[in-house]
Amino acid sequence: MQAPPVPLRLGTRRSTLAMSQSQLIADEITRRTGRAVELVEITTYGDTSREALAQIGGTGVFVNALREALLDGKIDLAVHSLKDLPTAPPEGLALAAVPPREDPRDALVARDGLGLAALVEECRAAGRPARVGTGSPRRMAQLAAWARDRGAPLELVPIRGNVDTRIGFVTSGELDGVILATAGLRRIGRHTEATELLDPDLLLPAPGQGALALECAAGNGELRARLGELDDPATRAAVTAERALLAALEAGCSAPVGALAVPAPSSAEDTAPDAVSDDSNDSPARGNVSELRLRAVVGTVDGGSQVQLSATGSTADAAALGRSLAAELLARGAAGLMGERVL
Ligand SMILES: NCc1[nH]cc(CCC(=O)O)c1CC(=O)O
Repeated sequence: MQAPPVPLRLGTRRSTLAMSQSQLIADEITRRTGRAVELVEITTYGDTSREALAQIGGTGVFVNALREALLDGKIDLAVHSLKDLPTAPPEGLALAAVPPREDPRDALVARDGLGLAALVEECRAAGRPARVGTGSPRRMAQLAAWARDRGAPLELVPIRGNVDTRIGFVTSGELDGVILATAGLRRIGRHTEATELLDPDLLLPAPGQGALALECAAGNGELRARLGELDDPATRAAVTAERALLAALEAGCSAPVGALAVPAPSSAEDTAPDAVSDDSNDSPARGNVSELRLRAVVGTVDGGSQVQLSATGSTADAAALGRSLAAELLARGAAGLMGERVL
């Protein structure tokens, strides 16, 4: 089909991260289709509010303005961080593509090149707790649980702000370290500043972390088809499982819920839900394309209690896998743990 000569309008937030990931996708669309793409800046409530994100309350504070611009026809497509997207499908819009996922892990950016364990031990020797910044209830819950388990002195300091601001707390010496998504660091070219990429056994990422979502008007069939070329079925299946779990827990993007789906190890024999085991084959390259292993955790922000489970299921019905693991978590008291979050 002949492409119209006008450039596609890609709506984006103004932050460095949003601009970087929008430009990456714009370049990819142009490379594949020859179609020019122009970035259109849209300001969102999440960009202007100085409130803690969790206090704004709703999910999707970053995405609503972009969605309105799509529905109003002011832009043709939007690129979102998938982990910021509410799980409810929006009226009139389509999730046209989920491109290949970046590294889903969280990263520690700490002073003096230190990893988490070394940082905590060094501070302990100095007779004080390590001060690590994160405003995410999910990260707080799991890091606090990790610290409790090993009797490690760790003080979690609630912070927010863009990547520059957050890394700035470490550079200034105000904090010993901060936690950020590795994917975000990579997309703005600052991944070399990470001092440890945290193993999902220690810190399960947010559902959808590291993945992008390309959204356009549901009625724009031609654009949907073109954008669909950027879709990665393996990533889409993984994030479908993670988000189905989040939806079934009735939790939002600021809830203390971690989840990660990866292709199941090829040797896996059992397909039934099981308790969490300590094998950690997270390499998609070695995985079985027909099965997914989904791990999830729900915990209190103080790290006092958490439920962590995993299950393996068919990639073809990733949503069912997410829903069944959510049911298992709820049966083990997950709802009560989420309700206890103190913000
Ligand atoms: N909560 C904000 C947000 N949304 C997406 C990313 C990073 C990129 C991604 O996960 O795809 C970040 C920053 C962070 O958590 O450090």
